[in-house]
Amino acid sequence: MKILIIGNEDRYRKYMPDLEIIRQITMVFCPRGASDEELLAAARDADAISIDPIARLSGNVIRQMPKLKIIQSEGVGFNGIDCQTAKEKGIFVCNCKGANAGAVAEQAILLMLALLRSIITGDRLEREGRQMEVKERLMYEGIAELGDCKIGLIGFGDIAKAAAKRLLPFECEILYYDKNRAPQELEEEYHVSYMELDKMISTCDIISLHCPVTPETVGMVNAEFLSNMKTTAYLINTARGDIVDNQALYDAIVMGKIRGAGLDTVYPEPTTKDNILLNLPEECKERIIFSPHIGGITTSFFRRAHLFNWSNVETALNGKRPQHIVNGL
Ligand SMILES: NC(=O)C1=CN([C@@H]2O[C@H](COP(=O)(O)OP(=O)(O)OC[C@H]3O[C@@H](n4cnc5c(N)ncnc54)[C@H](OP(=O)(O)O)[C@@H]3O)[C@@H](O)[C@H]2O)C=CC1
Ligand SMILES: O=C(O)C(=O)CO
Repeated sequence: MKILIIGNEDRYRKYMPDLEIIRQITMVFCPRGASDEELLAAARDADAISIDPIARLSGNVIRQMPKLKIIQSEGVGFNGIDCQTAKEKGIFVCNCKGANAGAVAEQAILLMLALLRSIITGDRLEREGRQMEVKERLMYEGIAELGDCKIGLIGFGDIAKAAAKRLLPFECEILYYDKNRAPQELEEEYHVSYMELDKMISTCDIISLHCPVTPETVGMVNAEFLSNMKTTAYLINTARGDIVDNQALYDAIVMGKIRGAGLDTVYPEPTTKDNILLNLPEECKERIIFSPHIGGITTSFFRRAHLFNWSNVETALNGKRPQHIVNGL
C-alpha cells in the first residue's frame, strides 16, 4: 500500500508515531505547492493521501487516482481539497477535528492582548530608547483590559469554545454568532451569549473569526462589515485569510474605521511582500500585527494529530468507516 503525503517531509517524519501501519506502507512525499502532474507522477497509485491543511488537491488529481480511499487533512481546514469530487468517487475526506483548538484559541488571545497593549510598538520604542513615547502613546490612546471588552466570536465550533473557556478568567463578556445557535446548556457551560451578526459587529470591542472558509464566508469581512465596527475595535483572524477582504481592511485601518487587527492568517498564503496589508502607511503599519499561520502548530498538536491521522487512515484502508468525515460521505 502507498500513501502520498503532501507537506513538509522533515516535519512529518519528526512527529511520526510508532504504529504498525507505518512499517507496512510506502510513503511518498510531495511539497505543498506541487503541481497536479507532479502529484500524479509521484503517486497515481496511492491508496491514501495525507495533506497539509493549507495545501491544494484538485478534482483532476483525485479523479486520476483509482485506488484512493481516504484524504486525511493533517489539520482542521480542508478548504483546499475538492471535497465534492472525492464524494462522487466514494473517497472519504477527513480532518482531525479539535486537535488544535486550544492552540489556536491561545494564539487568538495572544493577538488580542498584544493589540490592546501595543506590544509591537512598545517593544520597538523601548529598544530605540524612547520609553516616554511608549507611555505617552498608550496613555493617549488608553489601555483597555480584556476584562473591559466585549468579545464577539464568529463561528462557535471547537476553537471558539476553547477560546471562550480561556477568556472566562479574564472576566470579559463573550458573545458569539454561529449559523446554528448552540443549545442553551452549551451557552451556559461556556458562559457565552448568542447575538445576531449585525448587532455583534457594532457592539463588540474585539471580533474574532472562528468559522471555516465557505462560499458564504469568503470576503465576509468587507467594507460594510468593517465600517459597522466600533472605531476603537480590533479584528482577530486565526481562521483563514480569504474571509477578509484585504483592500477593505487596509482602508479601514488607514481611515481609522477600526483601531487594529491581529492576523494569523492572511490571503493569499504564503504571504508575499507586495501584499497590501504589509504595505500600510508608516504611521499606521503597526496597527496590524501578524503571526505566520502558527496558531495551530504546537508540538502537542502534531503528536495528537499524527497519531489520530495514521489510525484514521488505517481504519479506512481496512475497509472500515473513518472518523471526522467532512465531505458528507
Ligand atoms: N490558524 C490556524 O492555525 C488554524 C486555523 N483553523 C481555521 O479555523 C476554522 C475553525 O476551526 P474549528 O473551530 O476547529 O472548526 P469547527 O468546525 O469546530 O467550527 C467552525 C464553526 O463555524 C460555523 N460556521 C460555518 N459557517 C458559518 C458561517 N457562515 N457563519 C458563522 N459560523 C459558521 C460551523 O457551523 P457548522 O458546523 O454548522 O458548519 C462551526 O460551528 C477552520 O475552519 C480553519 O479554517 C483551524 C485550525 C488551525
Ligand atoms: O488545522 C488547520 O486548519 C491549520 O490551519 C493548521 O495550520
